[in-house]
Amino acid sequence: MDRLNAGGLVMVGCGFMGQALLEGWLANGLRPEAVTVQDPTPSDWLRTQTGLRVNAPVPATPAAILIATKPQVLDQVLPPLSPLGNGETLVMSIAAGAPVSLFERHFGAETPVIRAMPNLPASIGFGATGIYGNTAAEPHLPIAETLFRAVGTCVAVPDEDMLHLVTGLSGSGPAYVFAMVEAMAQAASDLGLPEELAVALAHQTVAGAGAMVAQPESQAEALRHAVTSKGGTTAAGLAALVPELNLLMGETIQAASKRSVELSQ
Ligand SMILES: NC(=O)C1=CN([C@@H]2O[C@H](COP(=O)(O)OP(=O)(O)OC[C@H]3O[C@@H](n4cnc5c(N)ncnc54)[C@H](O)[C@@H]3O)[C@@H](O)[C@H]2O)C=CC1
Ligand SMILES: O=C(O)[C@@H]1CCC=N1
Repeated sequence: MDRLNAGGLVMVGCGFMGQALLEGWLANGLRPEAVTVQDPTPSDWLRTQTGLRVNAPVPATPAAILIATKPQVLDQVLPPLSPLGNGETLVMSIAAGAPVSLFERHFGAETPVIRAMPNLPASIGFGATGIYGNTAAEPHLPIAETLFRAVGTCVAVPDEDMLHLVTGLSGSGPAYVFAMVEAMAQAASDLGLPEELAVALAHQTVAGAGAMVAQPESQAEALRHAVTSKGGTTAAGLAALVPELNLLMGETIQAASKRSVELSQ
């Protein structure tokens, strides 16, 4: 964080994902005074933070800028920021689909650009982020890795197009799991369990399973076997679930990745 603390970080957009990242970085040594946040509708969280420079003038050559607005507003957001494309400032973006070439067009071809796809569990230090940078960004990769590893894991993908799949898998993935929690609770409630109990048990089941998956060296397949008795209840449940789930998960990740491709055009 030393480089950012010295040179400053500009965050453009600070909603759900921006806040998740910023909270984690502040907890990991980023000084609030080093952060300038630009957001026309600052959240309550943002307005009540001390030290952060909210909607203050943007420094001329910050160490880095993070674009965390929706991709649909980039056409409005980027033009006023183009003076920051001086080759010294690292430009990072988490906007789904938005390609590195878009930022090179606005900030200049020599500008170091890193496109990242984090996910919401970064807010509790359990994020999963994929990153890809242009050639100019190579010396800056350690900064991006430090930032995203401060809030979870971070992998560099060898090909920018792979970020569409990263988006479909881990970027959007937490929502699939939340939808599964809802579906599990709803199904048990429909079958006769009191709703409150169904919700509590579904939440704790997915939290417990997630915590087991998070253990070092864990393997989902081995964990699944540990729950599944031969001829037992889990085997019966999985026989109903897995064929459809495999099919649906293929369609799900494909649909989300396809949307990321559409957003890139
Ligand atoms: N929410 C998630 O789980 C993830 C989101 N992302 C990406 O993060 C970006 C932000 O998503 P969310 O945080 O979910 O959206 P959000 O709507 O919660 O946050 C966007 C923020 O941008 C601000 N904003 C709007 N116009 C602006 C402007 N002209 N200048 C500066 N700020 C402006 C809004 O006031 C808002 O606070 C998106 O591009 C999304 O693709 C990436 C990974 C996961
Ligand atoms: O739904 C979206 O477009 C963003 C990108 C990944 C998660 N949320």
